[in-house]
Amino acid sequence: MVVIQWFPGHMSKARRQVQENLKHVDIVMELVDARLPLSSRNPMLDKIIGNKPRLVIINKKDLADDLEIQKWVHYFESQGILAVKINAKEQQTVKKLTKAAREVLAEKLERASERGIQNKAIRTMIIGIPNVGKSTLMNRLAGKKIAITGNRPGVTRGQQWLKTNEALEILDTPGILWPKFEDQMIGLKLALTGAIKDDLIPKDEISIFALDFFKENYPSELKARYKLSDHEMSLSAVDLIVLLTKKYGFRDDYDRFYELLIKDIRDGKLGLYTLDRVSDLTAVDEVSDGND
Ligand SMILES: Nc1nc2c(ncn2[C@@H]2O[C@H](COP(=O)(O)OP(=O)(O)OP(=O)(O)O)[C@@H](O)[C@H]2O)c(=O)[nH]1
Repeated sequence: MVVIQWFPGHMSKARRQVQENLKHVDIVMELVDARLPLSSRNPMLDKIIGNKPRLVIINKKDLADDLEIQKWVHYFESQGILAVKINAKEQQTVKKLTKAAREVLAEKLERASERGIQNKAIRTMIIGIPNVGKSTLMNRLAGKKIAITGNRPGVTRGQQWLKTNEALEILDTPGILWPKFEDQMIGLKLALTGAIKDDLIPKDEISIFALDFFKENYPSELKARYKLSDHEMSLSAVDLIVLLTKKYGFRDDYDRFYELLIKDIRDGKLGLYTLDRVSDLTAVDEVSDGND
């Protein structure tokens, strides 16, 4: 496994910007990937947002295993966090998120109306790791295409509010926090879904992980896609790679098979899947904090 760098300088800048913006919002929308509801979170977020109301949005549900996502919704619920699953490209997302944000803020909104304060629009900001769908969601919520720059280094400008057609306003600058992948398993999962750059983790390691994972969790999809016999299914991941590279006529060009396998999985050719499993939580548990 290669050593992956964690950029503390960028991270603390991102953190400062998120904290600054936090003052202006009623609720934070934390966007995670439905294939990685835990690994696509930044563990520092808890500390950054403190007790600010939060909604977890499990995005890309159309690519993930619904049964597993449901377990994650319950998991978040057990942590006192409301989580909703969405496909950021869908129209009904606007209604769904407005309703969920209202639910999280119900008590606060009730108190305001008791005091005769008119229900103002709920102000929110979207936070998530790169590629999790922040821009797609913001475009959907705003109902139009907008240029979103995020908190990348060097980008500073005044905030603007994007109005949805519902009672929700979104800060036009999403918070981008990097995933934390010092943990090998998290790195492999992020790499397999394409959440991190392709050259960060060797493709052979990603492929071995992927074959082992699908053999254990989605064997029939793997068997069907590569037309494997029962005997072939019992081979080790490395032996399967050798076999399939030959089967595809790639001779001993294993890289070609790695690319094919990874692309197949990203394109959903092995079906809908979720790499983080609630059942593994005792081992993973809450990813430890302490990075700054
Ligand atoms: N299938 C599917 N694809 C999605 C969904 N949401 C976003 N995407 C795709 O995911 C990719 C990344 O989406 P973006 O909206 O650019 O993600 P981002 O978080 O803004 O990414 P950065 O700008 O890198 O921070 C794009 O190819 C989107 O089309 C979804 O719900 N389902």
